[in-house]
Amino acid sequence: MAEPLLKLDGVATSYGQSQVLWDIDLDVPAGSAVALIGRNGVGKTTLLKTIIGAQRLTAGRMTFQGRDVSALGPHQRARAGIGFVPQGRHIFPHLTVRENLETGLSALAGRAGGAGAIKAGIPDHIFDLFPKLAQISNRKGGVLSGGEQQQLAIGRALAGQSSLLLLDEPTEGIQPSVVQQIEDALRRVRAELGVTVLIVEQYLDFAWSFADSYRVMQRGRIIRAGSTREETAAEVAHLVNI
Ligand SMILES: Nc1ncnc2c1ncn2[C@@H]1O[C@H](COP(=O)(O)OP(=O)(O)OP(=O)(O)O)[C@@H](O)[C@H]1O
Repeated sequence: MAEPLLKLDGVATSYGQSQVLWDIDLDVPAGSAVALIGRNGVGKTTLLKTIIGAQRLTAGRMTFQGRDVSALGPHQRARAGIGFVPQGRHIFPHLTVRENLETGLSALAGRAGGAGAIKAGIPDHIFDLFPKLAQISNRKGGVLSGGEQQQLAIGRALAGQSSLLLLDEPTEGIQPSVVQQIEDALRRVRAELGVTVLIVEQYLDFAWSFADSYRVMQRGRIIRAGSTREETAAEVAHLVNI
């Protein structure tokens, strides 16, 4: 079998003395979409932070594209192609939409062909995916709606030419009509850009509609994994709902 794009073996992490993740094994195959689900506080966000390098591994090993990246910091992992859309989106409020997107280009610095790509600016496919961003490119990030900010945060992560996109609760606080637009855009990100997606999502209908497989977290561990095509969300919901 082909090596997964992302692979975690026995990964743990702590906040100071307080251990939050234990013995995480996770394979994310290239081209797949994996949903990470679980109740509040079980460690989903911490797992994403560990993957992007914002949290140090205290045990285990992480490989990305077959290379051991366990010891690399966040900038190096971003440069390797790991893009992150944080919970709450973290748009720069005083920068315009265009300037926010340009900050995503920094992940290209130091990559082969990176200087040319930075000079070329924001790739057209980002505006093809999110036409709204082109219309509001001079507007300040702070005045955008939740849905516009989410599109901007995804566009910014894609500007760094990520091959893996991590999203932390992209549907949170977004109206249903916009959730559908985001799902459509993420489908195109997979199909047209070949980007692999790992998504933390509380909204199970969205997770099931979008992802191929799921992992359930409980108290800092992955306790169950399966296919969203072979099981229904209802069969798993008791592990996730409070
Ligand atoms: N910066 C931090 N310092 C110390 N403890 C933290 C920190 N961030 C999170 N925690 C703790 O780590 C545990 C896991 O939190 P985490 O945010 O990863 O969970 P989550 O599953 O993403 O929850 P939610 O759905 O509420 O975002 C919780 O007990 C939380 O209180």
